[in-house]
Amino acid sequence: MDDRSTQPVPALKDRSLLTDKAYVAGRWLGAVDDRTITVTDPFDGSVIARVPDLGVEVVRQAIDAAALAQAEWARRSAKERAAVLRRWYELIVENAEDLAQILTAEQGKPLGEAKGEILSNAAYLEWFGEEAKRIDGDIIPGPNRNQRIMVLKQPVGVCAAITPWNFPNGMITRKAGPALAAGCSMILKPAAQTPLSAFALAVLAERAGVPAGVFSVITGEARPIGMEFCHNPKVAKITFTGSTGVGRWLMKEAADGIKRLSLELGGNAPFIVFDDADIDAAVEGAMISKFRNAGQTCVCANRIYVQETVAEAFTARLLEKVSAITLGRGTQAGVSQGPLIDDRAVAKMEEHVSDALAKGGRILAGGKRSALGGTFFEPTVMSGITQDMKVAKEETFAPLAPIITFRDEDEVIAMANDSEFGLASYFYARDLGRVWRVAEALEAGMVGVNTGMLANEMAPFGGVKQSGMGREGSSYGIEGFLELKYVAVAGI
Ligand SMILES: NC(=O)C1=CN([C@@H]2O[C@H](COP(=O)(O)OP(=O)(O)OC[C@H]3O[C@@H](n4cnc5c(N)ncnc54)[C@H](O)[C@@H]3O)[C@@H](O)[C@H]2O)C=CC1
Ligand SMILES: O=C(O)[C@H](O)CS(=O)(=O)O
Repeated sequence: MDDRSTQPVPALKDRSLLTDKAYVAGRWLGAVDDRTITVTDPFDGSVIARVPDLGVEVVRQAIDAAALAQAEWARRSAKERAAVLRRWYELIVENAEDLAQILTAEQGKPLGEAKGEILSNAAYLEWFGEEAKRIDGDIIPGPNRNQRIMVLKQPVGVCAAITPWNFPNGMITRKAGPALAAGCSMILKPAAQTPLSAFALAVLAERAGVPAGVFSVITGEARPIGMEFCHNPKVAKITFTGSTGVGRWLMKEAADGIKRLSLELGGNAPFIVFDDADIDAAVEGAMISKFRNAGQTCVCANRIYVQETVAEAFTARLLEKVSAITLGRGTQAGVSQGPLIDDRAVAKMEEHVSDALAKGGRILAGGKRSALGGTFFEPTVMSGITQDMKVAKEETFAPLAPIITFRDEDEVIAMANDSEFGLASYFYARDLGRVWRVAEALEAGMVGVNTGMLANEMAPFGGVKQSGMGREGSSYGIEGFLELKYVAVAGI
């Protein structure tokens, strides 16, 4: 059952969370000269808000305020910073229902997924608040009896964050957590498609006691803001989640000032099912990894490799699960797939399907736009996929499950690693030797063994090759917001 019933902008318990104002240095800013950016509901293209299209002058004001506020914020004790982050976390959890309604209204994902994103990523605030108290240095024996070596860890300073539309809430707390825990301040530019979630988080940050200037949210044209982030000498670090193309542009522009960079970029995850896998578990993992957020995640299974001897059984069970996916508005009960974010996303999906068909691929399920219209696309499974097809070379970022069969380990490792990307990878197997061999051989920052879900606040999330640099989550995740200072103490 696919549902196209219409619904007004959600009724919230706390209407003050839904604001169309940017948050700059503790002040709520409306549009200037009526310059705005329109926010639409991807379900039907209806306008849900107009947010300020702020110019570079305001960005500079936010950066100046962030620099001033950061000095005082860093002087606070780790326990004080931890308490504020903990409170922000608690407020997000208390308001998760409303935050999910706002998120689904602007991004389209089912409410359950929205709430899951919010809660699982709020945990980064809790986790890094605790990590603030563990930012230890070192005392190292000196080169002679009269000297000692000290190593201090200090915050890098003002951080600029740029986040994508596919996780409009989670990608923000995942960055703000370690940054503020380390004693940094942050100016955030959210995606133009999904700013309301960012504003709502700022409302709660203010309530939690995050000082004015420590966390600002600005909306406006991406490139000029990006240029200001990259060239303003007060910005010490840029943390970005989004496409590899934009990540590459940021690296080039930030090179002039030798900015610190954390980049979570595109992926092309292989998902491998070996003949000794638990097939039911592999199907469950493929459903999560492929179809979460309508396939619009950087860690989605982009290529599904199945060993020849189990291909028929795996494919049959996958098709059963895919047939149960229900498309519709994310706020409707029972809906498990929302619309794609925009027409560009639909066009890329159609391009990958048609290219695969032209090169010998076969459609087993879906394969066309949904009867719901708009940017809805049927969840699609294809077989007969080969490495030369676009779907194997490029990130689809849509609900397309391409099945490629293989004979043995060596063949599938070579195919899996044949990509410039290296973010997530997955495989299902139960032989201990195979688990070690394949986990070590895959060229990826993350390997899911018998699981299709990787992200949590305790794990180092990130990629290799052209999928980025740095890690988010785990105790590794705070290092990118700290600088080491070596202090040589002599005359002892
Ligand atoms: N690694 C990851 O976690 C993610 C990767 N992606 C990748 O991004 C692509 C689609 O997502 P999009 O949001 O369209 O990616 P995108 O890279 O175009 O946009 C991401 C963010 O960067 C901003 N941006 C774009 N150009 C900019 C510039 N010149 N200066 C400053 N900011 C700029 C956008 O406004 C948005 O806030 C997909 O190919 C996907 O692979 C998207 C989301 C997450
Ligand atoms: O940006 C993304 O796609 C997310 O990082 C995916 S996850 O971390 O929520 O799995």
